[in-house]
Amino acid sequence: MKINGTPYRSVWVDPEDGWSVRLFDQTRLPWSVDILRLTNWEEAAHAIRSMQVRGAPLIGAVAAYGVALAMRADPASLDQVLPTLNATRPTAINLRWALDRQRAKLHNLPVEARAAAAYAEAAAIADDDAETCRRIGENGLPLLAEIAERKGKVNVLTHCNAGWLATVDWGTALAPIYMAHDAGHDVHVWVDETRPRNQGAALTAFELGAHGVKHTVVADNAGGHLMQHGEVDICIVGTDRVTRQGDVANKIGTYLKALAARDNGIPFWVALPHSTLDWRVRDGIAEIPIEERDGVEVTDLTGRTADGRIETVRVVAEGSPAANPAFDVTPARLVTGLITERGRCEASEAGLRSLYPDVAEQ
Ligand SMILES: CSC[C@H]1O[C@H](OP(=O)(O)O)[C@H](O)[C@@H]1O
Repeated sequence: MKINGTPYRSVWVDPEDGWSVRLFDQTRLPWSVDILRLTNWEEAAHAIRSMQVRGAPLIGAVAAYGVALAMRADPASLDQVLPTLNATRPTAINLRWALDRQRAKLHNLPVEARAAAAYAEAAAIADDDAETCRRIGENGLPLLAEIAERKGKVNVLTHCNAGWLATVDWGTALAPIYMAHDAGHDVHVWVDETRPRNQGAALTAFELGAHGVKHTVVADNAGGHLMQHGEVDICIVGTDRVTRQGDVANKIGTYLKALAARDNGIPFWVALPHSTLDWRVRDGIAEIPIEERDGVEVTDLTGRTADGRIETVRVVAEGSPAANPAFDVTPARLVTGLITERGRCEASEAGLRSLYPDVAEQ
């Protein structure tokens, strides 16, 4: 996608040296477009853990490049690096998926062949993700086009950031929105700010603004009211893990939006690539590990002052503790359907098997 007219992916190998890894520091967006240069796998692990890079497919791709950096430095370190990278964040299954691909590619290779193979596999993962997300856009587009053609415009509500900054390119939930906009449909997006990290207010709004898509940032708690008053035609969100029965782990607050959508008869769609499917898990609420992040992300808020300084302030009474579960699980019964690179299906094992017969048997 483009920033100031220049096309970018969200992660890439530096063309100057052919081995260091470049990516946007998403903790600095939207106030500053800072491009980081990773030179070792520990920096990749830190980038994921600190959420300099975030988004399920993107953290998988960055972890894959982290393995490549590790193999360049010490090709005998594979068994040490894989579990450490996998432990950087527990909920998004894409991390395990990408690291499993690197393990399968590398573990039987002679150590002298591992670096080149790891870079090639990381590039393949990145290319796969970009193309997969483009197809998700194509498969989600008809949902928006039908409403826009019937009503003259379409109002979409989305939660968190599932745009190109959460993937290698295009995004998942935002891909159909970009395609509908580019096709000339009158699209407007309600952007949940998405406390406490404000991925919506900071990242989704930044992306949509850069692409010229009409949008309005709203408090997380406004969504139900908008739905009650006919302001939302459809909800589309991303996900960090979908179970074999169609339960959906996503950013905290997603479940509440799904409840409000169901209560108001509004379609609630979830967009995902194959790398976000976890066939080993059936009951998402019981089995998906939910990341508990530091409470300081709730008590403190970072923003830009009137004179342009980036400052962090405390917004919670001194001495009050804060809890910070980073994800929740929306049961399949509240999901209208899944938008994937292979088409759309109901959020159920039968629906997923219809699109992924190969994955189901693994
Ligand atoms: C396209 S998946 C994006 C998914 O990941 C986000 O979580 P985080 O920002 O903490 O990495 C959020 O759950 C998004 O829906």
